[in-house]
Amino acid sequence: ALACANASTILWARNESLATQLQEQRLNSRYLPGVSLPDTLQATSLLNQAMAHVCGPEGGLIILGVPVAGLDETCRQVAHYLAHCSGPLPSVVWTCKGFEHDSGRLPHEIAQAAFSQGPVPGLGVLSGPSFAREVAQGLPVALTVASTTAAVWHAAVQALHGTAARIYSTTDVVGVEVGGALKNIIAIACGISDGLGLGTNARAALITRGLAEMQRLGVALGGQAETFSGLTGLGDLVLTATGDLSRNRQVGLAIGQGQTLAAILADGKTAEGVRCARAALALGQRHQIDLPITEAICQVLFSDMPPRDAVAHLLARQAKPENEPPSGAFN
Ligand SMILES: NC(=O)c1ccc[n+]([C@@H]2O[C@H](COP(=O)([O-])OP(=O)(O)OC[C@H]3O[C@@H](n4cnc5c(N)ncnc54)[C@H](O)[C@@H]3O)[C@@H](O)[C@H]2O)c1
Ligand SMILES: O=P(O)(O)OC[C@H](O)CO
Repeated sequence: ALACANASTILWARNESLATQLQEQRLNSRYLPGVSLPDTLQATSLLNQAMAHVCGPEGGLIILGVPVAGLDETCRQVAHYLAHCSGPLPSVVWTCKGFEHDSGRLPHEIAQAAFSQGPVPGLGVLSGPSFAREVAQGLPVALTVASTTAAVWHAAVQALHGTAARIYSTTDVVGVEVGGALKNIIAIACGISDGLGLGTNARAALITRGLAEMQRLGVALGGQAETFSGLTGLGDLVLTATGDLSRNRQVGLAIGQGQTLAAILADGKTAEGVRCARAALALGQRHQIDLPITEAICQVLFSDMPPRDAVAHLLARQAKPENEPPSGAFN
């Protein structure tokens, strides 16, 4: 999308043969089959070459499009080259959505730690409802960049805003990141529900109560309540829970149709909701936040609970007011 908008763009792929295919054939057969890439896009497997592109006198924007599991390592590699930048430091944003599976860290906590030893660039997260395939096709998309550094908003808006993309900004990094992490888990739940044939009422209930779950956890972790009704909360939740391009929804659909998790994940596709559901539940327990849908998903994914038992368990929970009581976080 950047290269189509005539921004000078270089894509770093760690896999050399993929970088060669991108550069020479203008194709990405593994990740975006059928999409023809613009001639203006450069590609390389050499990070020093990509970093030279954004370390010149004009600075630039680095978008880290790796899963949460690769963010720490990727930030540390980038940090190494930033130390040799001759121009202004480029801004760094990431697209990943999830919690680190063992520590429960949010992406901004991973990035801050990884960049703490050298020059610290402006950091932020780019999130919102955005299937990569549709973005690559040039279809309209609205995203939010969250950062406490205004230079990061400006860099993201300058590079991405206009033509097909509309870019909003916020300082609520935690709210944006928790929305991105939780929507993947709820999308698995909606996929399971649809795979079981439980109907559109059930799906709407899961989306709505999933949003309540997301907001409870997000506010407890320091996010702002209103962020969860925005693009990176409700917007991305609706997309991922209902759009069949979602890999998280696809995992749920396959489980609902009787496949095992091991068989579903054998294709190697990234489904961040699977990777971070246990970390989300642990965070909820640590902050005394009730996450019943996340808990049900963990039972189905990791404890062999039959999906229909999980549904029965959710329905049998004690009746309660729909909205949070003002004082109690735990209900
Ligand atoms: N694909 C989408 O539609 C989309 C849209 C918005 C946000 N996201 C989020 O962005 C993140 C990346 O998603 P994706 O679909 O591009 O993932 P992906 O699994 O397709 O991987 C993207 C790239 O990261 C590389 N990578 C994977 N693990 C790595 C590691 N440990 N170190 C370095 N590189 C690594 C892969 O080789 C690949 O080139 C995820 O958290 C996802 O939730 C994805
Ligand atoms: O394919 P998914 O489920 O990882 O979703 C992709 C994006 O996060 C949608 O905004």
